[in-house]
Amino acid sequence: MKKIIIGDHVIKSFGEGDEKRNVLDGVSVEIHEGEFVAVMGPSGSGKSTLMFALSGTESVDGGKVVVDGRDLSGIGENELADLRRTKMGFVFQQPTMLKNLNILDNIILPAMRGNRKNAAKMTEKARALMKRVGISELEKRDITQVSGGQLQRAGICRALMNSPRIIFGDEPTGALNSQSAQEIMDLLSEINAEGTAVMLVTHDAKVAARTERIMFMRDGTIVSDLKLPKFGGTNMEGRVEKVTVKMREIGI
Ligand SMILES: Nc1ncnc2c1ncn2[C@@H]1O[C@H](COP(=O)(O)OP(=O)(O)OP(=O)(O)O)[C@@H](O)[C@H]1O
Repeated sequence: MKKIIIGDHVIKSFGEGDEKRNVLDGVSVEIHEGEFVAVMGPSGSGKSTLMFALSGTESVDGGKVVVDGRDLSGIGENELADLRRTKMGFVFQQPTMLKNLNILDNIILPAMRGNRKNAAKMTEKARALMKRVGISELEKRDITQVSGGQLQRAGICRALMNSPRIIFGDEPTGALNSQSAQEIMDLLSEINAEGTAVMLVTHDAKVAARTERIMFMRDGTIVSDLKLPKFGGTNMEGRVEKVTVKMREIGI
């Protein structure tokens, strides 16, 4: 299957002089089209930094990152912004949305990038996505007038506006109660089943167990790559057990 993201001996360091250390210490990883991946590891092991490096959010200090066949080293700022906008969607623990805009506009605006010409098309797309995730009735609401789960659904709509090839999620269920977290995972699984690759950073074994591949990080490297069959709605307990056994092995 085609590789949507390649990280080849990626190095990322922070700090200067004696304080300098590699937060990513030569990480090599390939994410394939339509894959559903989780990244786990102790706090500070480099999970978010890996996601930022693979998505071109952060530049790297060594090795290379290739997105959809395009090597990010030497790519111009505008091209990188276009690549990120058209190929990738981002979902965070707390969706960062603007307080002075309603939910619908918060979903539409980043995808428009100031181009008012396609506003009608974008509005139509946003409404279709909102309907799909069950928040149609919230379009005029302010972001302070919805629940955490509803806001995260809006965040997912926003991430899907340009039909990305991959969704990156940094703890997308981290701020939700278990029922809402479950619903968000159902939604991400559906999106993945339609062919969009999904890569999630998570501390939650139940979240990771919904995916088909769990990469475990420690000290800036991937120390284990656990494969699971695609989740078909059964044997959740067995899957969680496999993940927790590995977590114990790694010392998480
Ligand atoms: N911009 C930065 N400047 C300096 N150090 C940083 C920066 N970003 C991350 N780090 C450091 O890099 C290390 C890895 O951070 P990262 O956020 O990738 O870890 P993580 O595994 O996602 O952790 P957590 O599970 O706590 O979110 C940490 O020690 C962090 O302090």
